[in-house]
Amino acid sequence: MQILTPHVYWAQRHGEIYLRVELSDAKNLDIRLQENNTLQFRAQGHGAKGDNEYKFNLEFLEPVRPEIEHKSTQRQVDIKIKKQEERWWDRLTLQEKKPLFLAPDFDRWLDESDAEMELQAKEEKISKISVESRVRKDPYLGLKKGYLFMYNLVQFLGFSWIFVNMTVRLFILGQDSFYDTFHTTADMMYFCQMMAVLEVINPLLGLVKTGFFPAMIQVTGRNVILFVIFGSLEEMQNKPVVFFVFYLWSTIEIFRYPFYMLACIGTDWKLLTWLRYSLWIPLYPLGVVAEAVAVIQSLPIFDETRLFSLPLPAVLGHSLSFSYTLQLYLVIMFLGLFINFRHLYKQRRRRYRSRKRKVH
Ligand SMILES: CCCCCCCCCCCCC/C=C/C(=O)SCCNC(=O)CCNC(=O)[C@H](O)C(C)(C)COP(=O)(O)OP(=O)(O)OC[C@H]1O[C@@H](n2cnc3c(N)ncnc32)[C@H](O)[C@@H]1OP(=O)(O)O
Repeated sequence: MQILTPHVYWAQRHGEIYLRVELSDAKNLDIRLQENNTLQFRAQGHGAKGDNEYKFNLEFLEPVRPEIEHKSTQRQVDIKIKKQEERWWDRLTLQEKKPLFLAPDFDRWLDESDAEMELQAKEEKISKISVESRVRKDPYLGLKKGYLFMYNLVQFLGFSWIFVNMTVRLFILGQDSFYDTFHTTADMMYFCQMMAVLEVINPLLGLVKTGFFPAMIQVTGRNVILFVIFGSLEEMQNKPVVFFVFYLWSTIEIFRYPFYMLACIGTDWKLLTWLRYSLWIPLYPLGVVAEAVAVIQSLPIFDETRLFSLPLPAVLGHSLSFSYTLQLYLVIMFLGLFINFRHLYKQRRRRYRSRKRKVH
């Protein structure tokens, strides 16, 4: 009996190799992995050259696992081999020149990005099932969602009121509106920012997946500006910087809270999601710069009024001005900006995982 080579078709996924050997009614199959990472195939069957013994060897590009699954049908032999490491191969064999008997299996063929998408879809399906099973177990889920929805709604209404009020006043009064932003909107801002303390408590109670520290930095950072700089210094209250700080805060929040509201009812509006995960890129640095300006403007006022100054023993002088604490705070502010910027960048990437298409 002559020994011949069958036609072999191949395709891959990140973790597996699929081979289809064109051999019908194959018998006496001998498929094994040799020590040099070479698959040895030998069988009798009906191939391109009729009934014969067919064999081939394939030395793989990268290590594969020794367990080989195979199934012989009336039409073909299907072989599945697991890769040692889950990664995309540039080709099947170690030798660069493709053996003549080997060709892509276009029924199974996917390029890397399509295979990634397939993998991701599988992972998403699994995580959805696990979330659903967890969800079913939580008897207070409705209550939690209801509370979060109401919280987000109240914040949305509060910040919308501030935003609309400031915008209308800006259109009617122009730059003059800058000077009394505080007197017209501070009460609502106090209310919203006091409520925002719940954003630090919510992750602690496990109600949302937000990190505790980013929320803490955000809420503390804003409340220092609102209550300590603007709230306690009347001299600051009619400065234009109040306008910029309040406008930047409210611009992001009129998108962030409705995004959360939709998340509570399991809905996603693409444009809103994009705005939630993109607007912070210009707004956050601008917000921190506006806050830094407010802090810097307040330094001479604290020096003059001695408000919150720390009494010192007579030998060390009269008292330590609060402006020193604020100068230290200025440094912490930019550190806080860095931490939250990184956090928001990660959240954005999590949402929009980029997939590079590679050509083979
Ligand atoms: C230790 C303290 C030190 C203090 C030091 C202070 C230093 C201060 C320096 C910094 C100063 C900052 C001052 C602020 C300035 C400004 O705000 S400028 C204007 C622009 N600002 C922004 O863009 C920031 C807006 N804020 C935020 O985005 C958040 O507050 C955040 C905490 C910074 C990040 O949000 P996070 O919740 O982590 O991300 P998300 O992806 O949105 O949410 C994660 C998941 O959780 C769900 N979720 C979160 N909250 C809710 C909610 N209220 N209701 C329902 N669901 C919620 C959300 O849906 C996500 O779920 P999944 O989609 O399923 O993942």
